[in-house]
Amino acid sequence: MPADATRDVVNAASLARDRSGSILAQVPPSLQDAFRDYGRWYGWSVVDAGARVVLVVFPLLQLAEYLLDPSVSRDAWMHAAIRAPAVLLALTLLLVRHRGRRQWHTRTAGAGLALVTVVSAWWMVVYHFPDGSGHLHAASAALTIAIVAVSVLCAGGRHDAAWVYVPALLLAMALLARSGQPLRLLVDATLYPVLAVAIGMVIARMLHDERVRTFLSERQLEAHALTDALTGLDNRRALEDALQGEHAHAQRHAGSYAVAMADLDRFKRVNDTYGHDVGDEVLREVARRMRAALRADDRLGRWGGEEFLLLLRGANETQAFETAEKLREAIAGQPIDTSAGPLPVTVSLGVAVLRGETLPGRVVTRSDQALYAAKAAGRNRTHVA
Ligand SMILES: Nc1nc2c(ncn2[C@@H]2O[C@H](COP(=O)(O)OP(=O)(O)OP(=O)(O)O)[C@@H](O)[C@H]2O)c(=O)[nH]1
Repeated sequence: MPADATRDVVNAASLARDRSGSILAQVPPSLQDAFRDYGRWYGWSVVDAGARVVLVVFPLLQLAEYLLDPSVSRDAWMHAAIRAPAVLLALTLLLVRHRGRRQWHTRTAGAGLALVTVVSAWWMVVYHFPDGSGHLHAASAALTIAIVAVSVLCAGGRHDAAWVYVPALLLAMALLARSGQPLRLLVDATLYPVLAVAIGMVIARMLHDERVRTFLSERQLEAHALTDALTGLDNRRALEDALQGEHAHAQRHAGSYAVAMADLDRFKRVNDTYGHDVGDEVLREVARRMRAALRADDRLGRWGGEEFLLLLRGANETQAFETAEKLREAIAGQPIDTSAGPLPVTVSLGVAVLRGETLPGRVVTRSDQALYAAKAAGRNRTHVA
């Protein structure tokens, strides 16, 4: 995860706790692409659940009707015809998903499933309205509509739901009104499906909030696992991952990269004289100054203790040396303000550029050797391996 996205995750979570006591249902801009991907995956799993419900409920209703009245009447055929499109679409969606064809658009899948389900549910109500049993079918349709409402809302949101449910409702009401039955029966037949959509919307809203919360807390755990708690920079694990990535990239593209290892000079004295807390203040300020001196895409992290590692994509020796010197000057140029007063602090740096090594660890070892040469030569300087 890029450093600014990491900060956004941590900030979003703490901000949310400050304001509402729970994680804010809002995703920071730097994470919105990742959230959209996550949403597509999540939407698919809800559409999958909706499809399973249709696949179980509709055939079961058909079977129950047959068991109650085994004479295969015109109604039975009509019911089968009304339910078939939803069952076929649900089956197709499940097959597509289980064959791993994820390229199906989640919103289209959700809206398509909701549309065929809601049309068949209303069709059943309209079909039976004249014989006075429309309200019974409306009640059984309501359950399916509620569950599929959840899937369309999770996959596409309120906008898609309005396009699926409102025209179907208006058309069904117009057809029911034309039948000339009393208003009481009209209300009876439409009440449950309308309530079902309302319930579906509430459940979908809860699932949406839950999705944001889960996404943010997963990113937060990831961010914590890769961030140094004291300085807020990348930790060693994040740096090792970045080094592996950079090394692979350089090998694929016949490119290069440079590593600079920076180590505070005589830092033990700061700890011994002023205490560990003042030492920590120094480390934090050193990290802040170094980060501020670098470009956004330069990678800087805490390698361990009082050692920092800088990773520069595509840099040659001269460029890496100049950047390392910029860091050294940013520290040595001005004493660091601490609770024990201003302390002069310096760093030594060792620079190494990729020289055909097969492992990134070897480049780091050479930068370490250059660092020890800089220390041996008197500290507060940069050496190139
Ligand atoms: N305050 C603080 N000190 C740390 C931390 N991690 C490592 N140190 C200290 O860093 C110091 C490193 O000391 P040394 O390795 O002897 O090196 P140095 O005193 O900086 O001397 P040279 O590297 O030779 O210039 C030790 O005192 C460690 O305790 C930390 O997180 N906080």
